[in-house]
Amino acid sequence: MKDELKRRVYEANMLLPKYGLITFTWGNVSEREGDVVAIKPSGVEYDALRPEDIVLVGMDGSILEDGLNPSSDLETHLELYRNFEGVAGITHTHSEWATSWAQAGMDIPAAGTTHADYIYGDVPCTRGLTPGEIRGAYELNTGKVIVETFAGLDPLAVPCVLVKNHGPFTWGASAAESVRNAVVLEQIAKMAFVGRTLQGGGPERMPQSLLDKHYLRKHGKNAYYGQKK
Ligand SMILES: O=C(CO)[C@@H](O)[C@H](O)COP(=O)(O)O
Repeated sequence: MKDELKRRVYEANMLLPKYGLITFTWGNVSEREGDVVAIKPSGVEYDALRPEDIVLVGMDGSILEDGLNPSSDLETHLELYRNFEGVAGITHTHSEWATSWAQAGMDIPAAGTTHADYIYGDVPCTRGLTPGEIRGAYELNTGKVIVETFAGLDPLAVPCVLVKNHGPFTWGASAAESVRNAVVLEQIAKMAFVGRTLQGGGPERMPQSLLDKHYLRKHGKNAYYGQKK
């Protein structure tokens, strides 16, 4: 079980450089299986990463095996696993376009069908962390601010967030799906920026009917439209 989980998480992490989502050791991917979370080790270059380097931790953050240290973002991943039912994979990157919107503290408007095929509504940006939250358990507080941002939103319908002054986190039913959502987020972040430039301030949001049609067609009639269950 653990070797298969480690291999899945290793392969998902290796998709980040493949899709150009990271530079150096930035970013990390994890996957939850029951009460065990497998996550990228901290500070390891992707071209040096091996499946056996993936770190196994409990949901309380305890390290389950001797080896490397888990990603410094572990507590953010764990807080999302604790609060977002149905999420079993999480990706964090510093991908250029999504991180630029996060640094600007701006939501990415749902402006086109590419967005609507994967994300039901705007991509929210969190508030900035307070000085106390920054001085304290920064990574845990980052997770708490993300959960706070999703009050009234269904994280299964909006599988991504921008953390202000930091960068994107995406999630899904597996590590691989969370990476796919990170690729989508980076693409729509770029297209939304270009659209805003072309429109001189836009992009305008797409019609709700078109957002419904595209999201519903891809996710089925039982899709929850951005509202908590
Ligand atoms: O967001 C950050 C640092 O700002 C981290 O995600 C690093 O980019 C990667 O840290 P490790 O996973 O290697 O600890």
